[in-house]
Amino acid sequence: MSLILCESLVRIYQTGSIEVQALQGLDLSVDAGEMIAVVGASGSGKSTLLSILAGIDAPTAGRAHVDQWDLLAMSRADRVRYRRQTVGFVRQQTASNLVPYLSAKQVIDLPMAAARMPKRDRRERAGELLETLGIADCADRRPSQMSGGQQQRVAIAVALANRPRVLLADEPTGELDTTTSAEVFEALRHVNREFGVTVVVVTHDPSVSGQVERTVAIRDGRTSSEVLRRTATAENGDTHVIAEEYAVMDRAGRVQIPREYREALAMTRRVRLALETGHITVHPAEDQK
Ligand SMILES: Nc1ncnc2c1ncn2[C@@H]1O[C@H](COP(=O)(O)OP(=O)(O)OP(=O)(O)O)[C@@H](O)[C@H]1O
Repeated sequence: MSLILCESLVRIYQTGSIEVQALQGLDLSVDAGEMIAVVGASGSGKSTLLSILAGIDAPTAGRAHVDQWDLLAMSRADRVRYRRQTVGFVRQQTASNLVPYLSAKQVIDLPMAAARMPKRDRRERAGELLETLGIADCADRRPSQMSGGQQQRVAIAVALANRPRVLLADEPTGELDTTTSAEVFEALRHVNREFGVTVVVVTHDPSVSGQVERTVAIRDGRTSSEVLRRTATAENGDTHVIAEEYAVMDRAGRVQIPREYREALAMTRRVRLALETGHITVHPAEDQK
């Protein structure tokens, strides 16, 4: 069952007389407990998608459901509840996730206090999160006394404090060096396994996207392809990862043929489809050959 479901999602930004279509009919389905990476060129709509899923921004049209919530039909009060209970958000800028004068323990406490959780439960939850994320020694330190990787792990703890079903991270390793970035990414994988929280992480980093079972690529505000990875074991016992790329089909059955394929066969306006046993073929129209 999908925990996150977006269908033909559209977001248009209007600045003066200029209209920018940041999302142009995006389709995405994520199951509960999954961890996916979202990749795409700058300006392709990744941050817009994440802001919508985080309940910070509202879509213009289409469908977007997360858990029991319809993101296009939420009241202001629903939105507050949704952001407090259903999703946690980690931003790229380490500093913007934390508060300079609060210790890790204090900042993790904030969302729980806002949700009126009893003090004892809050203390217990903070301890559990600090432990799970390997930052128990940072409990009483302020951001300036922690490394970038430690700060981002505290940010993950803050995002998870109220036990959200979904954890969203927008380039969480963007400001970090390779080693630290691997450490933060491992923390995300760990909480995904440990707490069963569904994780959606936007990244530019191919070494990050290569480590999740599913990578969704966005091009021009639309889901263009998905790469699924699985581990296969050869007869001699060696294991290796197989990555397969899939095109994404929407509810109406529309599939985009990658430009390289179209150009290779000089396909322009019309193609001939044929249903064969077990597959479909796409041929250039006779008059285009
Ligand atoms: N508040 C806004 N007002 C107007 N246009 C916007 C706004 N936010 C985003 N856009 C535009 O929408 C498009 C998608 O932007 P978005 O930030 O979602 O892309 P992105 O894939 O996250 O890019 P990056 O990797 O550079 O962060 C871009 O053309 C951007 O300029």
